[in-house]
Amino acid sequence: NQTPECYSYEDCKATADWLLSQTDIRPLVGIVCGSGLGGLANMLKDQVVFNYKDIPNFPQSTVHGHAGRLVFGTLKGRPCICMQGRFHIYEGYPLQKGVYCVLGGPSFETIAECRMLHRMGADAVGMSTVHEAITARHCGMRVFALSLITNQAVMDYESKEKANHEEVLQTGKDRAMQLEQLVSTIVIRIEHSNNYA
Ligand SMILES: O=P(O)(O)O[C@H]1O[C@H](CO)[C@@H](O)[C@H]1O
Ligand SMILES: Nc1nc2[nH]cnc2c(=O)[nH]1
Repeated sequence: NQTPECYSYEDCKATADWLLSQTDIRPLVGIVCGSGLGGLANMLKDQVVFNYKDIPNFPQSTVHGHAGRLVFGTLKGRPCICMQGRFHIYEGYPLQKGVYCVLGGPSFETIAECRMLHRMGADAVGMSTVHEAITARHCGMRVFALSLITNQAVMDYESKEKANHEEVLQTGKDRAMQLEQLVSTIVIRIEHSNNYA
């Protein structure tokens, strides 16, 4: 069995760009259909269907009863996308999540600290965000936190790399447009869902 890969941002973008080029449908809602529930996708009208195996950088369904198809279409007139088949950790797929660990800063972690945090289950380390989230929750706000991963933690004593603020600023610059797009889209959707609450 081939071990499923972790997909990079560039891989996911290539997948998204490919899908966007294959259909004009721009889904408002995404539905992940589990065992026995793939029939929901058959309710979609004006379907555009892709087998997972034909989508670049896409995992494959291995579970009995999961068709392994991505179905675009409309449900009650609203553009939707259904995954006929999902992916599980038990299939060997890594969780697409990360544990963000916060330290006080302002210094970056030593190699020993990075190794320790990694062993403890941390995937990313920062010196902000958590404090803000805790304070905001304390004030009763709903919180959506977003962190740009700007640099690789240095784990190897032989490495010549060192975490540094210049790299952090450069990655921030490189991703600024995407972040601006993402955050403004999220803001629009928050207003939209509040209007309909
Ligand atoms: O400045 P922010 O956006 O918090 O981002 C990060 O950049 C600095 C480290 O390079 C730290 O301040 C860290 O929190
Ligand atoms: N603690 C910590 N915060 C960061 N913020 C941006 N990069 C880093 C990093 O490598 N470590």
